[in-house]
Amino acid sequence: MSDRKSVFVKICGLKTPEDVDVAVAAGAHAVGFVLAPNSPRTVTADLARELAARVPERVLTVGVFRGQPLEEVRRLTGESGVRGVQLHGDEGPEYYEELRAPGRTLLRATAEHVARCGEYGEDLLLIDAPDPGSGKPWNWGSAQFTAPEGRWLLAGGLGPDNVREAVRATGAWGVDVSSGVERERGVKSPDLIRAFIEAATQSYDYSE
Ligand SMILES: O=C(O)c1ccccc1NCC(=O)[C@H](O)[C@H](O)COP(=O)(O)O
Repeated sequence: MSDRKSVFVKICGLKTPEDVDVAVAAGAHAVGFVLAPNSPRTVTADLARELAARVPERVLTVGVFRGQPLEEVRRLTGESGVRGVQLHGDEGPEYYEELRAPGRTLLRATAEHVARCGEYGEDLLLIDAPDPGSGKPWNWGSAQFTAPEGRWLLAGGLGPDNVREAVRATGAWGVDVSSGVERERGVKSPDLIRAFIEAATQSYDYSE
């Protein structure tokens, strides 16, 4: 039996103070702000800074990037004040090395389903669908998927109704969600955020 009390839960794509407050109050371990362009969830560095400032120290704030130049990621990370950097591009280990800084958590998102934790120097691995933030699930339940050892987050098409089953099936250390807690694309639902966190954190039942 695992000695974990709960899975790590990250709520991604937050854009309003109300949604940040709901996620934090409901027990999220991390909140994500999309600093990649051209998404219905994209926020400016100024807005991300405002949102991140509401978040207590115990909750990790994460900037989400996709295929952006290193200087842009550095600048937006600095301007927004987020403590975590999540990369969805095809950056190599050198890129992670360049971004490493004291107190910063690096997350590597990949749709490669044979990935190993820490392979690129990241602190957390995120195994996601090929189209991040689309709400489309991938076949995490199939025999072809072998879960990595260590701290990794499962993402892609999760929601309050399937997160518990997904964690049990994969043994994921944590989960990440965006579309599954929205009432329409890019617009979060406080009720779904609460329901997701409740379901995710009940994924391990010690009486079994
Ligand atoms: O959310 C976006 O629009 C986005 C844009 C560019 C890079 C990443 C993006 N999202 C990443 C996430 O929200 C999560 O890491 C994850 O993919 C959740 O996806 P889902 O719950 O399936 O929407």
